[in-house]
Amino acid sequence: MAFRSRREKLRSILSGGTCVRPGSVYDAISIRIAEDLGFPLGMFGGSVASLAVLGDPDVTLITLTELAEQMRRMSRASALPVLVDADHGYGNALNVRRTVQELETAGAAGLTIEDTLLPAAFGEAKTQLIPLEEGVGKMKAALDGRSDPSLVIMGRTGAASITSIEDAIRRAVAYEAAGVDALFCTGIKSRAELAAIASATHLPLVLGGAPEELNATDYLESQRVRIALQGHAPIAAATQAVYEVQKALRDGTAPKALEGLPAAELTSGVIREADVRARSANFLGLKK
Ligand SMILES: O=C([O-])CC(=O)C(=O)O
Ligand SMILES: [Mg+2]
Repeated sequence: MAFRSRREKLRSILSGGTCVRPGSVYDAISIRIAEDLGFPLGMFGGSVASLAVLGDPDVTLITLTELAEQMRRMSRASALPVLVDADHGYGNALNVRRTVQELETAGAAGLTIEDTLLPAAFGEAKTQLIPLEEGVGKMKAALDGRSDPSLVIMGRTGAASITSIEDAIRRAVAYEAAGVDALFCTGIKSRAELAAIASATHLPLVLGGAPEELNATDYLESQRVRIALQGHAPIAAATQAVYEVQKALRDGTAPKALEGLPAAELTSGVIREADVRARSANFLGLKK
């Protein structure tokens, strides 16, 4: 299978002894830049998917089809392994199974399924969780939906900051027992909380946003954290760059006088110009 080596790279990160920081990717350009800079892994967050595809905040308006299509575009553009935030799996456990099938064929190296109640319930300002039993059903359905056994399925819970650390541990233990490949925890607030989850479980851990005291890579490694996210600054920086250039043009700056444009080599690398030239020579009878 064409995507297997990407999945095996993610598996070797999870089974290794180091903690990696993935590049935040959301489209064909951002994944190629992350790959060229040497990131070992891309993280495709639900928030950046919503932003890149819809221009919307992270409120679960994006559809599975849109998410999978964006993943497919990235898989075509780059061989960088990508971990996809598949939110709640776009419905109940049966939808979760379908979500896994779609993201597998779209080339994801791994995906996370979380136990958050999504979309948000009527009249509820605070994030809620689905019952643990329903979460376990979703993890089992996710595993059942995979046809390439190398696809990585992660169970994710944000219980630490929604209910309690004890609930987060119960959920992590139950998802581990259901057979997921790794546990993705968000909302962990301290070293004590991380140590409690690490000692109650055996699987590799992945951390979402974490406070200052959880930044030291060697400490994270000692607690089996193999992937630690570092937010989604690239799409924020891209928004600022587009704003600056459009504003300058609107204000009358001549296109040649614009600041902040990429050097020719950067663009030529992103568009894989050398490859396209070689193909044009081989297939279109053009000069290299
Ligand atoms: O997965 C991540 O990077 C964090 C998250 O939930 C999102 O950005 O939607
Ligand atoms: Mg998300």
